[in-house]
Amino acid sequence: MSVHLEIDNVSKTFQVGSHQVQALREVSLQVTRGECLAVVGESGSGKSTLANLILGIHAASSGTIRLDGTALPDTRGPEHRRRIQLVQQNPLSALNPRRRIGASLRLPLDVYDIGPKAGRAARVGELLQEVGLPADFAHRKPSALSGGQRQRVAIARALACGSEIVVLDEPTSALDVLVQARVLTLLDRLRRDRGLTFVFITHDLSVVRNIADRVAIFEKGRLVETGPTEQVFTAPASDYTRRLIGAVPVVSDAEARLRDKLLETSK
Ligand SMILES: Nc1ncnc2c1ncn2[C@@H]1O[C@H](COP(=O)(O)OP(=O)(O)OP(=O)(O)O)[C@@H](O)[C@H]1O
Repeated sequence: MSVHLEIDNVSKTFQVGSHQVQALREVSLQVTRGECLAVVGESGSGKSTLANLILGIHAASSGTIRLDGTALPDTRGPEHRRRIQLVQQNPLSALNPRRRIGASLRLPLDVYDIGPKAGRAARVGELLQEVGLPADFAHRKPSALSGGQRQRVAIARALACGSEIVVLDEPTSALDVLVQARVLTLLDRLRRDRGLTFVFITHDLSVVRNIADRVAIFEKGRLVETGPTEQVFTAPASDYTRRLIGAVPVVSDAEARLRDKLLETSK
């Protein structure tokens, strides 16, 4: 499989008052087309900074990010923005509360001029169905949806413009455990069906185990370890990873077992 996204010796420094914060230090990482790479690390380890650089929200201080072998510019044009999309933890930040769901889903079709104009209303209905929601949800406002339903809409919106890479920043951590399992199953199916590449930021190691092909472990802005998920879990190469695996039960053991079982049976 080809390298889809390449992070090549990337550093990011923020100037805060008179001192500098090194959020990322010489990070090199490759993501293969169609794979799910989990990005894991303690709070402040640089995960969101990496996401922001991939999305073009911030520019790297040094190093290069390549998409299909071509360096991405610091200021992204519409084509690059279309190809790399974000799904955030809180779907409300992606959806305008005053806008009906149909209008929110139509927006990327209009902005990126996707498909014939006359077919766009029908496409909105299809998008809703692709994420497991009834087409008539197009008439609702975000406040008339549950948290899980809103996150499905946010996923549909990220995929509406034919994106290839989806950066998922804790996409299920605000949802309860059963809804989490369903949304994760949906994400996994969409990735496989559409050949999407995922960069999946999470604190939740049971999520990582269930959906990631590979894991990248960050500590204080450095990439300390990367490898296939099972290998990193069963034979971690660094003490930091060993401590992280031992120390981050985000959900209770009983909940995690229940979700693992649900994900297993829904595959
Ligand atoms: N805009 C900014 N200005 C100044 N410092 C920043 C900025 N964004 C991030 N940082 C700093 O960079 C470091 C990495 O932050 P980042 O948000 O990437 O970590 P994280 O791993 O995503 O943390 P969390 O899991 O808590 O979201 C932290 O020390 C943070 O304070």
